[in-house]
Amino acid sequence: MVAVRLPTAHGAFRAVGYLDRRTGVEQVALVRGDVAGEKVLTRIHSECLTGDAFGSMHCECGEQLAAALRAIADEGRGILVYLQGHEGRGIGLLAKLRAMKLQEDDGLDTVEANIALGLPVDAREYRAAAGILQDLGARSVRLLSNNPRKGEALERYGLDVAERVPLLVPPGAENIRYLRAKRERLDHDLPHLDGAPGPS
Ligand SMILES: Nc1nc2c(ncn2[C@@H]2O[C@H](COP(=O)(O)OP(=O)(O)OP(=O)(O)O)[C@@H](O)[C@H]2O)c(=O)[nH]1
Repeated sequence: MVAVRLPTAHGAFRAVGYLDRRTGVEQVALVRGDVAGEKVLTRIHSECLTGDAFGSMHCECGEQLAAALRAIADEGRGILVYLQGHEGRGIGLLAKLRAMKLQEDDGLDTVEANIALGLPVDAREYRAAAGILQDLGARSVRLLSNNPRKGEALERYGLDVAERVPLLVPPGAENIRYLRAKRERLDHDLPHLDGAPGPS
């Protein structure tokens, strides 16, 4: 474990790095304030190179990352765990690009594209995230997520999810199909899509 002050566009965080000896994957958490305790505002963010680093509008990952850091900064206390190995909901970067191509060229949705590639729709697991939160002393979390299954997955590793806090990004022409597929096929709680314009 290594911890260092990290100044960001959202103010300074403590970056805490870990090596997951089970998987060999390096992980990092950004921490603001005293997080030992209850109901810590927490984002478990799945790696998305295209959205987080390149600002891709296919998905809303990059905007969620910024919004989560803003929310934690505003609260003055919280944790963002950035999960490497989660790229493409766990299928990896190249497979995700293939899946995006099937959506772009053939009109498949994000679920159909993974299935067409013979890959799981969602292969992510959250053991590392739960371990990091426990190491940081968070006894229960308010989870920034629209995905009900994420909280359930964390609870399976013994973490108390006190509440799920919506992390809604306004839909746009480029991400509306992805967002609708998440709502309709993956049960994400996205009430703000009601009446949103754009292709169905
Ligand atoms: N397979 C696949 N993965 C994608 C696609 N677009 C984004 N992703 C990945 O999806 C992951 C994020 O998962 P989402 O289903 O968007 O959201 P979530 O993390 O389950 O839910 P939230 O907590 O509400 O953000 C990231 O790892 C992205 O790399 C896509 O078209 N296909």
